[in-house]
Amino acid sequence: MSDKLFIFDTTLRDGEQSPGASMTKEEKVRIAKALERMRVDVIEAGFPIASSGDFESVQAVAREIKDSTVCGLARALDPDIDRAGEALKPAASGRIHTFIATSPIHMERKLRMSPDEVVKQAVRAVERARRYTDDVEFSAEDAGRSEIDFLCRIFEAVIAAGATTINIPDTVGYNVPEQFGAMVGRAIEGTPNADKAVFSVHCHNDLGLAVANSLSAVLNGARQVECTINGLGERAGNAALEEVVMAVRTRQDVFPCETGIDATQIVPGSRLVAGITGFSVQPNKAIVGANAFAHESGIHQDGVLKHRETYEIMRAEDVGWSANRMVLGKHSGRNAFRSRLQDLGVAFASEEELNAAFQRFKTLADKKHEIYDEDIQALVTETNLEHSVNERIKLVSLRVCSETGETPEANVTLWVDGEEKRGSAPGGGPVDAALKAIESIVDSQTELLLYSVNNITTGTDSQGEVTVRLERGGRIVNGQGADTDIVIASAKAYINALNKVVTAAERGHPQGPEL
Ligand SMILES: CC(=O)SCCNC(=O)CCNC(=O)[C@H](O)C(C)(C)COP(=O)(O)OP(=O)(O)OC[C@H]1O[C@@H](n2cnc3c(N)ncnc32)[C@H](O)[C@@H]1OP(=O)(O)O
Ligand SMILES: CC(C)C(=O)C(=O)O
Ligand SMILES: [Mg+2]
Repeated sequence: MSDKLFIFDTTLRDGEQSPGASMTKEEKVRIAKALERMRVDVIEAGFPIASSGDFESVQAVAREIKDSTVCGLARALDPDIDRAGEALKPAASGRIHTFIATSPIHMERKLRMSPDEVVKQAVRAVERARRYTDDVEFSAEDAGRSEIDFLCRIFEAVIAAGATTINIPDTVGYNVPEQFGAMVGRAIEGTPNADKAVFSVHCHNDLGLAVANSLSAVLNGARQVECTINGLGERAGNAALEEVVMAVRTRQDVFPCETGIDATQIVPGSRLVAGITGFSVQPNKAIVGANAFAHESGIHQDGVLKHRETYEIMRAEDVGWSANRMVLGKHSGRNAFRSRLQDLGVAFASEEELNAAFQRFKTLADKKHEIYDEDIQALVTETNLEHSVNERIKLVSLRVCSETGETPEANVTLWVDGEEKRGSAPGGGPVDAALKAIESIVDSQTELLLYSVNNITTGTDSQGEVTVRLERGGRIVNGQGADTDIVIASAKAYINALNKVVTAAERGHPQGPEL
């Protein structure tokens, strides 16, 4: 019988360490629920000592998630561990993940501790974590540049102290597959009582080798892989969950283990994470990129039509793309729409949310001949966003005049706290004019850090999906909007971000902040 390969998702912790990818508590809970539907074994929800927001997010995820283990990260320090233990109290199944660096460079230059002190502190941390839970993971940070004998020594000590998972991170993405796999194999062989723990890996993608290194480790005995949706994470990111899962599943002739992942939830999960973080997925990204199952060239199309496996090693439907070619358009009804959402693995919290999405679908169908899966996912994201933020500002109408040789001019009407307000402004281009017209009304005092437009599908009637990132008082929020008119999509994204800024500020001022 094949072994179980545990999937430990760290999108909400290491993924959030991507500059600009910070998420609100509500967004983290939504992603955690998607991960639970995907049947991820462990969800690392955050680093509770990092901030009260992170503590509350881990606590909220711990409260909501029943079928996956919820994990909190802690340095090998008593206050970190106590904070993680506290945040995880509501969890049906909670894990404390404690770590300390073991490479010479980190011990000498960063921690300024001797190897003996590091072992002592690691043991103390694991023992303390065991006061809160039987499920304790220990990570040797920068294991990829650590000495193997020292790793075996510290692993033996923390297993004796009660660690049940031993993680070997390639923290700086320095390793190459053959060498990393051999290292993991040697660590397992050289650690007394290694059979009392699950060995895990956590690979970074600095050389583009995170997935390859993780898979090589699996071939050498690792039975947990730490990864993130879309490969999000510190610097160049972590191993991509979707790639690890599908490699193991597709090459069962190579891997002696199986994951428990429901792969049909992968594409919806990927879309959700991309929408919330504003980190869009490149079209040629394996598994979840828009082109991952698309065939453009004639010889390939001919082959696929004759026999799909000539050019496809996986089925699009197996990872959550809709294989159903039933066209959705303006004549489609609620049942077809609901059924397509089910195929796409999209769940709504209420009938009201479904109806809101259906209304958006009908409006879009009036403008666009054919509605693709990506369009539906975009409008679902928009519906969810509307329900998750307090909408004090709403777009009523937008008119932009743009003519060769003339300065574009925008006129906008907004509802602000139930009152209709109008504004106008010139701009460097139509989008600039539209955003300035909005600002002429709200004067938000925010700074625009990022503006990006993504074509959701092909064709000139495609929807543009816009992400904007705003900063006010050190708080950074992302806003998204989609429309067949990219100026309107931009205004929607900007207003979505402004509502988040307001919602965030309201937490500090219950009467509502000035706009
Ligand atoms: C590889 C990784 O991904 S590790 C996780 C990285 N993630 C993060 O750092 C995000 C959250 N971090 C934070 O919010 C902050 O860094 C905090 C709250 C954890 C700590 O903040 P501060 O107390 O201000 O410390 P600061 O970040 O400046 O420095 C880190 C300190 O922790 C020490 N440290 C680092 N790792 C560990 C560890 N695993 N165990 C014990 N101490 C550690 C460092 O040596 C340094 O100690 P020093 O202040 O005595 O020099
Ligand atoms: C905290 C650890 C596991 C980490 O993120 C790393 O080493 O990259
Ligand atoms: Mg990491």
